[in-house]
Amino acid sequence: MLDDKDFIKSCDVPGPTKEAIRAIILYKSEVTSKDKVVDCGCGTGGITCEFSQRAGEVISIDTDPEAIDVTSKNLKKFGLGDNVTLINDNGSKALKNIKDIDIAIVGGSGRQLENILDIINENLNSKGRIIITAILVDTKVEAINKLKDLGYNPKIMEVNVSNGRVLDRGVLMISENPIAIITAKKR
Ligand SMILES: C[S@@+](CC[C@H](N)C(=O)[O-])C[C@H]1O[C@@H](n2cnc3c(N)ncnc32)[C@H](O)[C@@H]1O
Repeated sequence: MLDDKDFIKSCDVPGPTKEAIRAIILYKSEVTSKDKVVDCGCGTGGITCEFSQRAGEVISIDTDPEAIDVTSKNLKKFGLGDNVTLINDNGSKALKNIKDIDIAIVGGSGRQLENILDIINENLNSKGRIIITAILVDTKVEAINKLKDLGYNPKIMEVNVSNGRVLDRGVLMISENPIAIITAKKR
C-alpha cells in the first residue's frame, strides 16, 4: 500500500482517499491483473495509483483539470501510469465510451450519481463490480436506492478509522472522517 503522506496534494482537490479505505476498496474489488478499472472522480489519484499497481488497465476521470494534473503527478511520483488513461471530463459523458468494465469505482459524481450508475450498469461486464465511496448521508441513500432499482443487492460498510500518534506521555488516537463503502456485483 502507498502511504498517505507520500501523495502530492492540492488544497483545491479532495483526497487522497485514506490508506485504510483504499485497502478495503482493493479487497472488496477482488481486483486481478486482467481487470479493466474505471475511477470516476479520481481526485488526487489515491485509488488510481493503487489500482494501477494491480489491474490490467485503469481509466480515471475527473471534471476538474487540476485533479487530472495532480493524479498525473502522483502516478509519475510512484513510477506508475503506463496502464492508466486520464480523462478530463464529466463521468456521465466519458463513461458512455468505456465498455466491458470489470470494476467501476465512483468517488465523485457531483449530483449525477443516478445517471452515472445507469451508464456503469450498461457498460459493466457480467462479472463486474461497482464500488461507491460516500461521505454525505444523502449520497449513501441515493446509491443504495439506485443500485436496488437496477437489480443489485448492494452492501454498505461505514468505516471509522482512528490512527495513533505516539507522544512522550502516551498514544493519542486521531479519528478520520467516517466514510461509507457501498459495493455491488452483477448477478
Ligand atoms: C472526494 S474526490 C475523490 C478522491 C480520490 N478518490 C482520491 O483518492 O484522491 C471526488 C472527485 O470527484 C470529482 N467529480 C465530481 N463529480 C464528478 C463527475 N460527475 N464526473 C467526474 N468527476 C467528478 C471531483 O472533481 C473530485 O476531484
